[in-house]
Amino acid sequence: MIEFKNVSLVYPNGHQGLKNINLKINEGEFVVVVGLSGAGKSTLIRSINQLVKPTSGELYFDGEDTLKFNERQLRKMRTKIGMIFQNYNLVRRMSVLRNVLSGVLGRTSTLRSMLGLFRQEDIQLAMESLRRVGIEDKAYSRADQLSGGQQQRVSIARALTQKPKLILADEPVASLDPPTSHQVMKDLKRINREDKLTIIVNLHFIDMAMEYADRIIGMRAGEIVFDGPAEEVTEKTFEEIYGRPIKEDDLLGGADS
Ligand SMILES: Nc1ncnc2c1ncn2[C@@H]1O[C@H](COP(=O)(O)OP(=O)(O)OP(=O)(O)O)[C@@H](O)[C@H]1O
Repeated sequence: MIEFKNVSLVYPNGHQGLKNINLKINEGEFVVVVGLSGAGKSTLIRSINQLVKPTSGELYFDGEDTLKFNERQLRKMRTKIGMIFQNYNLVRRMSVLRNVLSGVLGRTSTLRSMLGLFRQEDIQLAMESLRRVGIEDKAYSRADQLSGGQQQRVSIARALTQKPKLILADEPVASLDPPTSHQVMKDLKRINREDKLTIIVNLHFIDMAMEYADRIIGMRAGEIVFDGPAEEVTEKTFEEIYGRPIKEDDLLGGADS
């Protein structure tokens, strides 16, 4: 469903964020991207929905080269891609339900959304999405009254309400404590399994990557230096990806299984 062909990205200051990436991601995969800070994980993920735009190569989403898209085509593509950020990106003063309903904006007219007139079926879908991440009882709370883990679940519910073909999660657990991080990763994994939804997650803890990934992509200095099934990954693989021995800080800990 996604294919990078010789994709490079040079930032305006001349820094090369991606170097000649060749990568295929198939429908239904749960892929974890790992690498040291600055390795290019966010750049890789964000180039898929063009929050950052590659400067050369071809990048296919469902068979179309998205680097040739105009604004309208880009907007349409983004409605099919749910995005989860480290800092949740919720509208803090709005209710949880209203935040989740912003996931349907791609399918709702501007007037309806300005007036807050959502269709009954969309409200049901939003409530169902909240139920799937275990926080339907929070629907009418203000977003900023929730804990970090609950806010991240709201952002997962918002992504689900988009009815996406793909979810990109950029360091979704970096602000959470170990038990909550495991819960959020379990939610993502369950959704991947139940909906056969393709999910790509950036993580910097190697134990989390090994526990949840089907496939691990290792990045260093803008290049893919490892790509393989999680079962094949050992400490040595990580040492090669990181270019140094593994340290305790590279592990989140708190594995509950
Ligand atoms: N807008 C930008 N302009 C210039 N350089 C940038 C820009 N955004 C990122 N970079 C640089 O590109 C490199 C890759 O950044 P990226 O955020 O993709 O790394 P990362 O692996 O996700 O690391 P982290 O976990 O720290 O976010 C880094 O050296 C970063 O400083």
